[in-house]
Amino acid sequence: RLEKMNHEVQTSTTSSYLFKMNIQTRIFKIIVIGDSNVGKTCLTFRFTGGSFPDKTEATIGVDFREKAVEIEGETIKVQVWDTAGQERFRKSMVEHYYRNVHAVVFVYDVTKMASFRNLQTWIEECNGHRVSASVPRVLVGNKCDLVDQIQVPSNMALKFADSHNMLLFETSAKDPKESQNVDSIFMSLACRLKAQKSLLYRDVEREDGRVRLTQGTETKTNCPC
Ligand SMILES: Nc1nc2c(ncn2[C@@H]2O[C@H](COP(=O)(O)OP(=O)(O)OP(=O)(O)O)[C@@H](O)[C@H]2O)c(=O)[nH]1
Ligand SMILES: [Mg+2]
Repeated sequence: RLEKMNHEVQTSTTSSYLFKMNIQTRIFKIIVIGDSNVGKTCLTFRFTGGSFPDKTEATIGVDFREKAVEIEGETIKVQVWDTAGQERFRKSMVEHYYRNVHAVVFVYDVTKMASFRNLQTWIEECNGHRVSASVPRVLVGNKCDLVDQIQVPSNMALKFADSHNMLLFETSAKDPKESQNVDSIFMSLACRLKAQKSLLYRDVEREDGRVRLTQGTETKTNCPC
């Protein structure tokens, strides 16, 4: 796609084309990882579709969902990779999950201690796939609406999150009152990524009458999140 755009720009002499290139949409790839049944599909659906799905089935391989968000006047495409928790449905896909990932969301179910204990394994898998330490990671405890079934105390989750340098979000994909909290999981990551560096070609320079694309590394600090 970039090659095609490059060609278009090279054959164009109008300044409007340059303007278009400068505002091309950047894409942030965020993967959602965790045990089967913790609510990864419901969380990603809540963020991208704005509602709780009536019915879900175990994810096979990966489902992609996208949402365009605006941060400081820039439209950014958040591409959410909703991965399968069941080993048999993820085996052949694992390499693809971690390739060029920009951020990782680890999910556990607050009503199921085993899903919290298994986080260590998910983190090890992530580290084993050469995901850089600079890739932001967050921890999400889901199903907080089931208040009388909670097994994972907040202070335990917070301690774990702190020890792995992650932010903790306790939320519910089901409870509509929590929808803003679900949005903030992905928005806070998008803000951090935008502030970190340009993740896609963004600067256009003219050189000898031709247009050259360069990868920017500019840092911004005035993020609203
Ligand atoms: N009460 C409650 N139930 C939820 C919540 N989120 C998901 N569920 C339910 O939990 C079950 C599993 O949800 P999914 O989103 O399919 O789980 P998953 O993590 O994607 O599972 P895999 O695709 O197998 O990895 C479904 O029956 C959902 O309705 C929540 O916040 N609260
Ligand atoms: Mg799923």
